[in-house]
Amino acid sequence: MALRHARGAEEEIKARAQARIEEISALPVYRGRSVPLLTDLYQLTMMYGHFRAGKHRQRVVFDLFYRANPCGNGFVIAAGLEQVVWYLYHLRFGPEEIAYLRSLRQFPEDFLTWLAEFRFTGDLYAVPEGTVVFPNEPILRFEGPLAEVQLVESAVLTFINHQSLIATKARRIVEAARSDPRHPDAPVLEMGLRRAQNMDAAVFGARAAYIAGCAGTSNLLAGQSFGIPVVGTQGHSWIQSFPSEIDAFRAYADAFPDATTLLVDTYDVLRSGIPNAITVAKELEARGYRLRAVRIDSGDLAYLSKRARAMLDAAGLSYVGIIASSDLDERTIRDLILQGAEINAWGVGTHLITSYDCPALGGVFKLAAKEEDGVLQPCIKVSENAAKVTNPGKKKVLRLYVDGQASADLIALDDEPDLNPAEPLELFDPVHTYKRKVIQDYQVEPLLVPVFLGGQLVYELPDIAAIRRRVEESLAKFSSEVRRPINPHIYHVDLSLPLWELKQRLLHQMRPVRPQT
Ligand SMILES: Nc1ncnc2c1ncn2[C@@H]1O[C@H](COP(=O)(O)OP(=O)(O)OP(=O)(O)O)[C@@H](O)[C@H]1O
Ligand SMILES: O=P(O)(O)OC[C@H]1O[C@H](OP(=O)(O)OP(=O)(O)O)[C@H](O)[C@@H]1O
Ligand SMILES: O=C(O)c1cccnc1
Repeated sequence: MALRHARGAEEEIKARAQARIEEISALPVYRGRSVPLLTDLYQLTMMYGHFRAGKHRQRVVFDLFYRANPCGNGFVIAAGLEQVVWYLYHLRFGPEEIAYLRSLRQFPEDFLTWLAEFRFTGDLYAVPEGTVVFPNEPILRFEGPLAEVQLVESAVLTFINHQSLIATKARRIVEAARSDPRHPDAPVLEMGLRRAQNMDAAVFGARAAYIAGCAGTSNLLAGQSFGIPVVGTQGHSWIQSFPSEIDAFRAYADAFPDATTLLVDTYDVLRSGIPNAITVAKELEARGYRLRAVRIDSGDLAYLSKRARAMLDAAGLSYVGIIASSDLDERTIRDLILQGAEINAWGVGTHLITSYDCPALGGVFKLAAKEEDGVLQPCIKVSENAAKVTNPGKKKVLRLYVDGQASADLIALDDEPDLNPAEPLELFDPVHTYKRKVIQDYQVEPLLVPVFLGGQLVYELPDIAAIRRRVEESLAKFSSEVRRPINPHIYHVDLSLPLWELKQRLLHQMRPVRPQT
């Protein structure tokens, strides 16, 4: 009876997960279809090599992780899993893709016939989107037939690397905006579409930015696709297209009397833009409306915003907000706040959507175990650079909390017994092993959750509001030292003793000490 109940619950989870991914696949940005050729040629040649050698079904485990935090940050916000799920769920080689591969004259027919039947049949465990993650810990863990897992490397990396990078950069900007004690709720508005490296970077970048805490986007396709609030003011061309600035302001206020923000820097912010905005605000008041804000897009934003604030206040318009834009990033925003700038909202484009000063997250996809004689055997990748030696074996990631605060993450072998938080646990730095600490009465959060099991989707993708909440909740559990934007405290990501010992053993096996010749 209990078994039947459990089966029923499992089927229900699968049905809900599938209904959700079908809904997501209908979005214009996902284009509802499979993209099997979004991969590097070498994945296909390796796949064929495995197929030819009869190794394509060999069971393997791959980890996706990154080695260094971007932008000098102390953490990364994991993002992009929804895109990974969409990709794996639809992964098929259709007639057009097979015909293209045939045209390359590198792949024989028996392989192409096999490809036509290809499906992802493996397991995927992943850290949910919006979770704070750290170097070296698996964010995604794949287990399945070698040929399948090898194929997905490139596409999965592009989704996770891009969205996690933009979410992290956007979070730095959001934290900067929230550092203003006078305007702690000042929203960041993402306006980067025109500066993004093309369409997917713009749309999925807007998604990542919203996940990280931006309040809205100017990008309508992102708004429609993901339910992100859309925001907007007007461009300089609008102002220039009228005989005078005040004509332009009046025309906009007529069109949108209850949602007007006026761009005040086309000619002269203090001599023309703000006085004209005050005139139009008074005209709106006479009609029972309120001017929402002015936007300053050039010049000394500290000086201009303070003067503009004073002029608006003197005119009895303290409710009118000031939006700043103009090549802003987290550093400029913090500096403007220090200068006492009077800014209620920040419009940020180029630096956010391109992650201008740290343009790539170096997530990698590494083999951690392979089946031999029916048993998964751990593998290691050795490197001259100690930081690049991989962690072997099928692993789990545990976040350990003491008094509700994240104290350390522990990477352990998946089959290690559960920790007993009532007993003291000694943690040690995997490189400087003399650095140790003991924790007790801690709470354990396993970070990897099942997403696909045997090729079946078992994870109901959360909506974007839930992912945004997860960012806030996840970050709130870290100390301000880990969260600070410059020289943050290095959060401990430790290895369990069995994993550490396994790593040392494999290292010595792969690099035995030989007498010098
Ligand atoms: N008070 C300030 N302190 C520090 N940085 C500022 C301040 N005011 C503006 N900035 C930043 O300085 C840079 C100014 O850029 P730039 O020299 O292109 O001038 P601009 O005023 O935007 O001119 P343009 O008319 O070409 O748009 C922008 O990145 C802006 O965010
Ligand atoms: O400065 P960013 O952070 O990249 O933010 C986006 C920029 O895009 C617009 O400028 P643009 O000159 O392209 O158009 P506009 O004439 O409408 O201002 C806008 O005015 C912002 O300055
Ligand atoms: O609505 C805006 O103000 C906007 C939109 C895109 C780029 N810059 C500004």
